[in-house]
Amino acid sequence: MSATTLTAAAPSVRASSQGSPVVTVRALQVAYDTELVLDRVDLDLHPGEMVALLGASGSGKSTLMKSLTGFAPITSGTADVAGRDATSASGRELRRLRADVGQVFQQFNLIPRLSVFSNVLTGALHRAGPLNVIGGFTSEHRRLAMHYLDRVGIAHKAKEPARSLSGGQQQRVAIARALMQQPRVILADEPVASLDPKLATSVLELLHDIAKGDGIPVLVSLHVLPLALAHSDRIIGLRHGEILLTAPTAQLDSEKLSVLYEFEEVDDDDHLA
Ligand SMILES: Nc1ncnc2c1ncn2[C@@H]1O[C@H](COP(=O)(O)OP(=O)(O)OP(=O)(O)O)[C@@H](O)[C@H]1O
Repeated sequence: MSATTLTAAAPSVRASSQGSPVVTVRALQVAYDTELVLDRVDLDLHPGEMVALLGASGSGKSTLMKSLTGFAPITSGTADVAGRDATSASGRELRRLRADVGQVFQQFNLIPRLSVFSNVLTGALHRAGPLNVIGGFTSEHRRLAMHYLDRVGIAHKAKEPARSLSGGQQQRVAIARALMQQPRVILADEPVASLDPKLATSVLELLHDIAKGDGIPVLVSLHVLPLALAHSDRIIGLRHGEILLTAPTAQLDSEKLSVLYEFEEVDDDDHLA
């Protein structure tokens, strides 16, 4: 693999962020059997910033996110997530690391028959030990669930079954569930790929507001360049498993980003819609 860093910004350069990084990745390498999927990846995520992760299909975006929660076969390098070592954590340490990471997915992953409120409550299970689960949710859990439903603007739907909500509303519930973990960082893997442009915009605005307002760094993988340009502080571009560019979003445009998709079978226009 070969990669050229097109943009001057080093991985540690911050945009609108403050404080020490919550996530620090250095020289990360991931391989499935003999296939090298990520190589020499450096990444910092600071409190307050929303970072868009771009790259053609198969460039390694999901794998990078998985490597931060111990779900990818890391072969070398370091990955510190909120003070825990994602390359070696196991058992209780790994559970704590995963509790520190709120995750949002394309398909929302809600339990359809459960109420919106109950779905959000399940976010507390990441931090609850087995005894707490048996004992049920506390009044503080319930207060927090309503607080986060309010935070994502959907408290009025608390009693509805999750299946009755629109896609955009379901993604808001999934974000509230992630907040229920009281995460140190949020990883959102193509969170708007199933939503129409208007809903996609509102969900990305919410994630950006959480990054800025709550100080929780958000790493979001996206396929649509204008959405990334409109809703991030910094962009990291992967190509064939390596970081090809990293820069404050204000320094980038669709033309500069198109290099990420050159020589791919997918039509560049797919990313401009
Ligand atoms: N469990 C796995 N076993 C073997 N190879 C895998 C596995 N998961 C991912 N890969 C390979 O790793 C590479 C990167 O995949 P990854 O899903 O991280 O890419 P991506 O950029 O997220 O793609 P997309 O945009 O299509 O979701 C691909 O070549 C893929 O086939």
